[in-house]
Amino acid sequence: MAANISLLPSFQTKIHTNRLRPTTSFSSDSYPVGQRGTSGLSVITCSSSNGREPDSMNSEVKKVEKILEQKRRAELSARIAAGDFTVKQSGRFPSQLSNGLSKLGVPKEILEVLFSWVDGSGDYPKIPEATGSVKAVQSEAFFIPLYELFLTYGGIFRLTFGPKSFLIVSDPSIAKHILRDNSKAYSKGILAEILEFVMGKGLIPADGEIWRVRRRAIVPALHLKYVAAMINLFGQATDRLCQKLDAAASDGEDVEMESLFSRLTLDIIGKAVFNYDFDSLTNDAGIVEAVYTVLREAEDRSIAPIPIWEIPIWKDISPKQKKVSAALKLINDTLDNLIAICKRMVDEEELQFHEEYMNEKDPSILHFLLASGDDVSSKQLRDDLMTMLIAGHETSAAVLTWTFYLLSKEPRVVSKLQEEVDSVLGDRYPTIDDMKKLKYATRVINESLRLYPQPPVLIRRSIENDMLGQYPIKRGEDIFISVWNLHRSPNHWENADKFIPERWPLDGPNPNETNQSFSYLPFGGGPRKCVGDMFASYETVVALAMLVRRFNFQMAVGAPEVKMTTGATIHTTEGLKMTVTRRVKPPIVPTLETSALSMDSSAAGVTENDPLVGQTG
Ligand code: HEM
Repeated sequence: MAANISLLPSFQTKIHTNRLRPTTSFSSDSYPVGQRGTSGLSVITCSSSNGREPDSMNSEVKKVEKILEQKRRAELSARIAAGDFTVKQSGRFPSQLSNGLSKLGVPKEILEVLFSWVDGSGDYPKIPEATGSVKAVQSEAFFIPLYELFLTYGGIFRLTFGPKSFLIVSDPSIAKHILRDNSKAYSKGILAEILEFVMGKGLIPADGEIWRVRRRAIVPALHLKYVAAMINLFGQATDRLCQKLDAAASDGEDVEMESLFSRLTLDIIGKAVFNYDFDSLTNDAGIVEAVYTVLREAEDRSIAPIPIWEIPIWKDISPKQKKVSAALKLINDTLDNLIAICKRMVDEEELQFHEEYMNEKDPSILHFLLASGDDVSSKQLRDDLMTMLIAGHETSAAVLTWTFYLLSKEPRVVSKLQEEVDSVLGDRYPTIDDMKKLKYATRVINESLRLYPQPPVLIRRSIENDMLGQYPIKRGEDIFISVWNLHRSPNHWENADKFIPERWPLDGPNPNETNQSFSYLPFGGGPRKCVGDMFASYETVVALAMLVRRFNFQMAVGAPEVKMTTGATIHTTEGLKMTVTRRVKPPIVPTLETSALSMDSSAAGVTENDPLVGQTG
């Protein structure tokens, strides 16, 4: 493992959990400077100055930092433009020599062994290559310099740092080849190695037969009836967040939304996957802290130059590793306990299992798996649950964070969105039928996922020799498919950097990798496409709709500039600090249509006494 990751300081997935870091509990020295959130667990900041007065010393330091960053960026651009990263294409000498020896009668097998050390591309063109020092791209979110390199070197190039190299893919047809057409020739490579300690052989890192069996067991659990039931859960969880925001609006406190979204989606995924209420919007300790300890460890391991945790005695003497082990134990015990409770429920149930089976009391994925008679070891089941917990948590939180950031700059889009939400939902909880009607809200999420794909790169390793476009590659190549580059490529998008939900027609199909020919892959593609795509789309639409219905959001005065940092998903460096105000809706003139709307509400099980009714005004 060490060999694979030791040269990857800025080129690995880092699972970033800084916004939820309890400030009192963790040592600061394990986090890279400039990548830390400042909020800790105090997510609603409440300072005597309302958090609005920027500290003047701080702002001077930030100005200097900004100038230095611009300088670094300009230097990197100049070096790329000047061909500083370009490696001269090697000549065809090895292939000429091989041909010559072959003509002299040297057997093919011997030539293959002799020339296996040289680029096996023979007479094929050679993949463009960029080389340089890690330092040149280390200072910022790594997918940013990759974008500039893509503009210079094209849809596939090799990036070499010392003895380590990666293929960077930004070409839709090559992405399609790797993810879909020849997916069998690729594994999860580095990703599986980093995540092993937390996800084991769960669905994201697993490859081969284990993956095939587990995918076949898990996909059916996310059937339409289950997703429809989850919409209620999304509504209730978002309502808890609304109550928090309501209090902040009353008190005139600014809120750090990235942290709140992380908690919202943790609460949702816990209930959805194994019927466990983390209640992280009100509770920081115990299991919630353990989850974040483990996530942060995955992040730290991904950037560590030496895998010291592999030294056997280390985990017994390092306080940090002891803490990680304790957190993992707590999570595993909790999961084992939940599995046992669920098994008992299933045993007591009069079970009639069918395709859309769902237990009304416990509609979780775990319950479905056990009821289906899934023949699986407890360890594998735990790995799968843990995988879904992580996969479905950080991603959705990041989508909401960047959506609200984008909206803060586009009041026009917000007004259109609020108009739609008012007319479709009124004051009721969303239902599955509303998902088709909230078309503009869906387009806002589609466009947010284009600009901020979560994760920004997909990682693969070739396990066979293959052809990528016109280039042959050998087995063992580490590959980054840059979804960021695909989604912002000037070859495919007009005004690629602009947030324009209207680019997706309301009456058109929901954009996905197939109808966008792999230029747009918010949920990946091919056999390893996200299993939670529909779940996540509805979850983010429900949260977005319910939040903009009740509140207006603006960047807080004096809030730190929103900058990106690399994680498994894209995080902000210092949180998303916003001012929330209750929305004053225009008065509704009673018409026939309005009464139809309130009939709708009662049909959806919402009465006038329901906490949601009348709260938007
Ligand atoms: C907006 C939220 C989400 C986004 C953007 C997202 C994105 C993705 C992407 C891009 C992949 C493909 C990774 C690859 O090919 O390497 C993936 C895989 C996966 N996602 Fe999601 N995801 C989201 C939410 C969820 C949720 C809610 C769940 C669970 C309920 C989930 C479970 C998974 C699993 C298990 C895989 C691995 C599938 C496999 O390898 O067979 N995701 N996700």
